[in-house]
Amino acid sequence: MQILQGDAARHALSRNFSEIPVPESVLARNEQLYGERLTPEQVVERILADVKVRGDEALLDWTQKVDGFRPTLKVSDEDIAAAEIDPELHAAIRLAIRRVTDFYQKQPAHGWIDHGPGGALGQLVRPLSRVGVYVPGGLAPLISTLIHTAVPALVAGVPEIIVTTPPNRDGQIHPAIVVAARELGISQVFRVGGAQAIAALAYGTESIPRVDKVAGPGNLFVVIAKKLVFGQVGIESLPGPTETLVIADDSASPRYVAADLLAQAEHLGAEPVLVSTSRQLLTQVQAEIGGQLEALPEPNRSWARDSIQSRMKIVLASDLTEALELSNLYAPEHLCLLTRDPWSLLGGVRRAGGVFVGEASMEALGDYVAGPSHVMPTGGTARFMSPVNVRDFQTIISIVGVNAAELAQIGPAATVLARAEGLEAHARAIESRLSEQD
Ligand SMILES: NC(=O)c1ccc[n+]([C@@H]2O[C@H](COP(=O)([O-])OP(=O)(O)OC[C@H]3O[C@@H](n4cnc5c(N)ncnc54)[C@H](O)[C@@H]3O)[C@@H](O)[C@H]2O)c1
Ligand SMILES: N[C@H](CO)Cc1c[nH]c[nH+]1
Ligand SMILES: [Zn+2]
Repeated sequence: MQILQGDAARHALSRNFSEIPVPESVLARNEQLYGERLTPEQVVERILADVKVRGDEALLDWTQKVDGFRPTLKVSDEDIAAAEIDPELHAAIRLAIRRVTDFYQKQPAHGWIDHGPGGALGQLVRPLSRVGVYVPGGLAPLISTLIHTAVPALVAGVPEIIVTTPPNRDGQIHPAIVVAARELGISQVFRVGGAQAIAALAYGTESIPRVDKVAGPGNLFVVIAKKLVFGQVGIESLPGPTETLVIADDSASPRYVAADLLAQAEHLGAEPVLVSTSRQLLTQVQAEIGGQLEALPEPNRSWARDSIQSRMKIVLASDLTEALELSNLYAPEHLCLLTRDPWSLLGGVRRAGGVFVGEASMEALGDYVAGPSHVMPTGGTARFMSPVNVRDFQTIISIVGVNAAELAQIGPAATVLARAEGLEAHARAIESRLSEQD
């Protein structure tokens, strides 16, 4: 694989925000499904328009066309109550819920009201009323993603959460997703995925209630649908196909670096990036990836191979300062620091969804039980977006409660600004109270 350096590396790691790259395999599948090479955006526009008008019928038709079956949309209360899984998996789900909850309970998320001599000013914080959580399930049933999206919403105080996730080939949702929902106290779970699920949450259908905000990651169809429904509903961010940038120096273990890159490469459409100050390490990691890839079972091997062959980037940096500069330019979802002194690099990190510091903090651990939500901004959106967190599920209401004495002090300046804007009624509204005080 080509080793990039300097300007070539900078160019390869710069993002083009005007268009989301569409893999050839997606266009080929669209040709099969729709008889023409529609872009995902064209497909999503059709789906959104159809679900808006035809509701549940459109959900079922699109699921039939894309996923190959017509599911019963709602998981019944009986099915939620009866879902059973292996006790070890059940315990792991409980541990993940506990650790993610503990993490978000530490996030400052309260309002404030400052009562001073001039009256009161402040910010009220209120939870959203109803939130939709999308749980990806096209290739892998992402049980953990339900936990990592719903827990911050629950900590924020959201009283109603609606979950949608694509069912598997039998038209069923993985029982562990149902058990996780039950553990979280969520009773509304729907068997529908892709853009049609996002449309249902945004517009509402006969079965699926319209929500205030849609959260959760997904493939290109999900990401584009969230982008297009924004405004009709809120969205937390645009977490799409995952990406991991590893910064490694000559002290790093090639085995660990390869393992961390492959762990994320096995997500569909993932982009693995390795930046190292050691040419020798780059060579060793490539050899390791080859060996570890062959040892993976199918279909994971094919998914990972596609990410490695189609999107992996390998960069030789002159020093760790340049490595960080390239990482900040790329703004990765995950930044993994596998260097001699990883904590010393933290001060130079400007843009990333999450930073994984040192050998024991591999990103795969963060996917499950470390604590912070694994739902993080991708595609370079870490420049302006954050991982899912409590604030995503709250609104802030500003409070103005100044008293008459304060009004007398600051009112005249407001009338000056109002008249400078040509807004006479504004100025008179203020003056009407000022004159009463004379
Ligand atoms: N950034 C994050 O925080 C984060 C977290 C978890 C997962 N992810 C990403 O989520 C993604 C999950 O993808 P997935 O595909 O496995 O599951 P998914 O649930 O996101 O998408 C599957 C659905 O996409 C729709 N779809 C697929 N092909 C289509 C087509 N040609 N036309 C119309 N609709 C189509 C179908 O309805 C299908 O049910 C991965 O890329 C993974 O990296 C990201
Ligand atoms: N690494 C993915 C994107 O952050 C999330 C995930 C869920 N399950 C396993 N991994
Ligand atoms: Zn993962």
